[in-house]
Amino acid sequence: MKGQPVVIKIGGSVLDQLHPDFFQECVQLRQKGCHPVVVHGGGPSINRLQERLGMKPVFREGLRVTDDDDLELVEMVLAGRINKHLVTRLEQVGGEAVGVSGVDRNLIQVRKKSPALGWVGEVEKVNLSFLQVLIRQGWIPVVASIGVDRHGQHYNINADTVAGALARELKAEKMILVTDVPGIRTDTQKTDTVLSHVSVAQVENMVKTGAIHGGMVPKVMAAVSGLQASVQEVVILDGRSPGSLSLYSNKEGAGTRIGLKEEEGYDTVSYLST
Ligand SMILES: Nc1ncnc2c1ncn2[C@@H]1O[C@H](COP(=O)(O)OP(=O)(O)O)[C@@H](O)[C@H]1O
Ligand SMILES: CC(=O)N[C@@H](CCC(=O)OP(=O)(O)O)C(=O)O
Repeated sequence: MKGQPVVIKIGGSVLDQLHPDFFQECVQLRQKGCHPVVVHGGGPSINRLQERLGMKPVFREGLRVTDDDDLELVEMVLAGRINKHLVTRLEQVGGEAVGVSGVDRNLIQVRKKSPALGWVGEVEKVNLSFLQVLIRQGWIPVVASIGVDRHGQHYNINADTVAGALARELKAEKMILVTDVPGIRTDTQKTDTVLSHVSVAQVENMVKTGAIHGGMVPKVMAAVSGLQASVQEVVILDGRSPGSLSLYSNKEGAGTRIGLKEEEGYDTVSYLST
């Protein structure tokens, strides 16, 4: 396949606040010879719907405890409303987008992660050839983080985890995690302490000390698992900023880059304007 696949994960936190040029920049990656593969979350929208229906979102270690009723909402929100919204936004700027969930063509095959979490899946296998068919057509796959097991049961999967799994399978060199903060902060109480580069060892340490917590944990875990395979660089960046996607490749200040080796990581704190 000509051109490098680039996995771009759009977090639910930023979906309503994406910069107006974001989708155009996604499509422009195609013109630069890359193949964007979009994965999306939607945690806050699921929370809102649960609350409207009098249900209480429950999380364990950052993952939503998902019973039958929760799964129904998760699928409606992720594979329905949000997936189709993103397809429309890409189509409006000339991207030929195809929305799928991990259930379509058994794209993401899973097993149950743990009984305590209910219908939360752990990725076992990815139907790479299906994804490649879409990419070869020049289409932009937009993937909702729902998986399926061998018995046909559907599961909820963390979207960062799905992005990591697809990046590994596609042998992508780059994975971009788009969220609502400018990158990894050394101190989440302060807004001006964003790391420009960080190594795997450093992020692992920050998770241990609690400097990285909540929704940032699955992101850095997905980054580490991608980097241990083919991925050479993971960038966590702010989807609210102008030019976030087009700037990431060559500009300081466009988010936090996570690199595998110590020598590729720097402990410099850059005081980015936020
Ligand atoms: N060290 C950190 N640096 C930046 N953000 C952090 C850090 N630790 C925790 N966070 C939190 O992680 C959040 C991003 O995760 P999440 O809300 O799940 O986003 P998304 O929906 O984009 O996946 C940030 O808004 C922030 O509150
Ligand atoms: C198992 C699990 O927790 N799944 C997530 C899937 C959506 C997601 O990951 O959304 P964000 O990217 O906005 O966090 C959830 O139910 O919220």
